[in-house]
Amino acid sequence: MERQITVRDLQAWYGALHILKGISMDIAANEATAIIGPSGCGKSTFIRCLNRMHESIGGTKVTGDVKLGDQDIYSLDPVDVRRTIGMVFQKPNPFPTMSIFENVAAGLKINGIRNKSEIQERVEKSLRMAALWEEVKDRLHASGMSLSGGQQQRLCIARALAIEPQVLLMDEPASALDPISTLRIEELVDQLKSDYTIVIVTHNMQQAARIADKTAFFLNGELIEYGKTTDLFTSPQDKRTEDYITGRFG
Ligand SMILES: Nc1ncnc2c1ncn2[C@@H]1O[C@H](COP(=O)(O)OP(=O)(O)OP(=O)(O)O)[C@@H](O)[C@H]1O
Repeated sequence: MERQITVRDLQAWYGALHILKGISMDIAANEATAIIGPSGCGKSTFIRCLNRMHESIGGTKVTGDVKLGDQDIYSLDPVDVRRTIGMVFQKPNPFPTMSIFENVAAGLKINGIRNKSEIQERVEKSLRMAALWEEVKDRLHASGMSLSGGQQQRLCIARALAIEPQVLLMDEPASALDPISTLRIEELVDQLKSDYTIVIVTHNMQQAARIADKTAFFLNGELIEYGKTTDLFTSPQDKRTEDYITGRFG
């Protein structure tokens, strides 16, 4: 399956606020790509344009092209796009009234999967992929909210994986977590990238350096520099990238 993402001259607005000012980049399949940059530079807006979530807010506008393989995602049904391109948010957001099992099964039911044994199989598979199964297999019917923050985030990752997306967008998925839970999420990204295209927004440059194959540096809605993570951190080509990664601003 073709999972490369091609972005060309992507521009986005909130009302009159011009947030993304012409982003073009190719995001490779089976890699983790990090988006870094100072607060407010448009990182979240960018990944929200990759699965058409940006337009779900009133008063917003998007122009340019985003393709998954050779399909223009802006010509497809947005609901299908969000099914194929899943997202995990900064704050773990399990469905509060649902059990661990139901949280993962929820997306399957919405997608019309009713067969009980298939649901059970896919819930287990997703929890295993999210490295959570061993911790929850004996309490699948406990509330999702009874889990720790790090477990809740892995539950949200399992929920996203259950509907078998091709791409996983992660918006600062570990920023609300303790160091051990953060490490688990990072290990998970490393495992998942063999099966998915992963785009991860992070404030944490060490995290980008640890987990991303490629890194993109955004500033004021523009893509300043994009390349192999090791190159970007060891020999940045643009003075602004250098200033940012050496902590001179941001
Ligand atoms: N719902 C909204 N309505 C209006 N403006 C918004 C909205 N969400 C974000 N913005 C503005 O868009 C700009 C880009 O925000 P965005 O969240 O994409 O940045 P970011 O780089 O992800 O920032 P952070 O690292 O702080 O999360 C900011 O100036 C922000 O104030």
